Amino acid sequence: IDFKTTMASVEFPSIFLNASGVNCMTVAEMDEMINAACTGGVVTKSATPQQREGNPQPRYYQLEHGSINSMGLPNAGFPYYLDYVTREHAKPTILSVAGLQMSDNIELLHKIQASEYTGLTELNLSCPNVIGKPQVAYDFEETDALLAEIFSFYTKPLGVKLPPYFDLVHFDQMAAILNKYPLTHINTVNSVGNGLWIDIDTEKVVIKPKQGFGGLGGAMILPTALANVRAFRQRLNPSIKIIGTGGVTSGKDVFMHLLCGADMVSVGTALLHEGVGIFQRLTDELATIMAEKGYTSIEDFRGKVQDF
Ligand SMILES: O=C(O)c1[nH]c(=O)[nH]c(=O)c1Cl
Repeated sequence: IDFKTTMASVEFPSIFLNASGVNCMTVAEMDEMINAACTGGVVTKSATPQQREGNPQPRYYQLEHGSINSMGLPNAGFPYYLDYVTREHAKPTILSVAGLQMSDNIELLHKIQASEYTGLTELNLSCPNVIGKPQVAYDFEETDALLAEIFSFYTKPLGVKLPPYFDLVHFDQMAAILNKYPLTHINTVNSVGNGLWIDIDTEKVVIKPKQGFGGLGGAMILPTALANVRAFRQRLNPSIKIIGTGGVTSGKDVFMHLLCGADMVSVGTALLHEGVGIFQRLTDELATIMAEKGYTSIEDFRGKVQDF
């Protein structure tokens, strides 16, 4: 069974992608993603205008059922990633961008609009906002104003990366904003913000930045990821596709994301842990589940999760 899919008239040979941030910092890592079996392409690390070292280490820690990180947007800088995605590749690319302030986002999108790049771009709305205000995606007015300005000039395929929401009214409010704009997709969820873990031997937090506060990923966030995929699928215009991200470690998890309505599925924590071989495993496990259930295509069950 081939799991190819089309988003914004770009054909992806598989539904599987890396979660931005994992296996996508360097040309070597991005090439490895593209050359790996059963991948649909590669999503770049979120690019900022200039190269960044990121936060002091340790800034990532593997937990029993997931991960915690406060990387601090380490990346090679926007020109590096724009150059990479503008070159020919065997599979599609998604260029992820993250400004450190509103004007950065506008500036980066003007540069992409003016560039040769015709592929997909993904605006990371979990980027920090002005000090004292929540991240952009948790500031609804800011998000609306930002998208309004972007779509006053941007005509290329654009999606947004969203943090998780935890209140049904927030799903309503955010979906109402997103439905106003010609987005190709949303990618949900980013890490579950500001978790904390402690090493009881040392009685210290496990990551150095932000007094140990960091974004959570991996198996423990799967229920949150599934809820966000389903909630937005129920509320968004069908023209806005969904990349389901969060908590995927097996074919069963992929199957659940697809039942909730995901069009593509990306893998972060488990990819970091297992390497790019995970995509063949997820493909085989999903194919086995489908065969057991008599499904011959993802369309037989995508978005068809049933209420109890
Ligand atoms: O600290 C990071 O680099 C980071 N870490 C995340 O878990 N999500 C993000 O969007 C980013 Cl930008």
